[in-house]
Amino acid sequence: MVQYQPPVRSLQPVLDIAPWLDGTNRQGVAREFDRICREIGFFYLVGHGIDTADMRGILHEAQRFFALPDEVKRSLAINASGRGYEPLAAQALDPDSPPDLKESWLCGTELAASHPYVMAALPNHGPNRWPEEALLPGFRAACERYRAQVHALSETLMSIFAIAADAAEDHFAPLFHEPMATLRLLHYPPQPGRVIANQIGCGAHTDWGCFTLLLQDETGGLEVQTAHGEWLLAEPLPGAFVVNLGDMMPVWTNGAYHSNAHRVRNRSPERHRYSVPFFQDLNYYSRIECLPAFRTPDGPPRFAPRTAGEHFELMFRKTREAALA
Ligand SMILES: O=C(O)CCC(=O)C(=O)O
Ligand SMILES: [Fe+2]
Repeated sequence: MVQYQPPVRSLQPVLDIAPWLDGTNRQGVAREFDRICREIGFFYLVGHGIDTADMRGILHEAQRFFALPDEVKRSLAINASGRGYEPLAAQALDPDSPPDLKESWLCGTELAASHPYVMAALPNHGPNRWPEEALLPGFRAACERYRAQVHALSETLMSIFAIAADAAEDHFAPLFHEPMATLRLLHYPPQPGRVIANQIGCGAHTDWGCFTLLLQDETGGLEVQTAHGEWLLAEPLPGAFVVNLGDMMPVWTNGAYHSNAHRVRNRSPERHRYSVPFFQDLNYYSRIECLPAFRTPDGPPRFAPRTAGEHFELMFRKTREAALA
């Protein structure tokens, strides 16, 4: 269990990818990306081309969703493929801490029941659990539109990473065929004064995939742990995403890039916090191992190769079982 102590310093790095998107300085963006990721696997992303109205729009959809009556939300309970609604305290992202004070709704690529991955009951593949259109008009369209935008942005980040790793820009594309990418809406109610010792909005954890593109509202409360163990506040920066690297990145880079632990505590006594992470992950069967550019001549890679699916299943089970314990 990580004992909660509020941080004193703030997260700093900002990556501006406008010179990548307009093609004026792709090498420069890749170099800056590499420099930041070797220091900390968390940064603010600006110049990303997604309209602030769309960013505000999806946070508004999150507010609308969580304002639905409890029985409606519970009727959309998370299914075997990991899609749908989870009430407060359904997950313990730090398995040694009390369950998280957040409610959440997850959706991913819509796959038909006849799809081979769904037939094989692979976790995180299958139909989504949308609320009735009449209950929340426009919600589904807004989520699908936003998911497509952040998905495209996550592909840009993979291309930047490929150039930073001395590979071809589309090097990773084959690993992302039918990816396990997931969009999550989150709601953290104001944290009551008295909760179980060390219970916070979202316990300390790392993310399990490649990149997470996180959109947070102005409430604040996200905290990031550096490789040296210090906790930093990742304060909301208007118009920016917070990007963090997931567990696949240290495997690819032999630990040169970090997958930092992070957590959330809504410290406001009256404000509700909403956030919308998009977890970019690979195809279930994609195998990850140390990239040639990051191999050291004097020893084996520090992390065992694994498939994205193996890692996802392990982490999914660990964090949900802990909440039931
Ligand atoms: O709500 C946030 O700011 C972060 C959420 C998060 O870290 C997660 O869902 O993995
Ligand atoms: Fe996370």
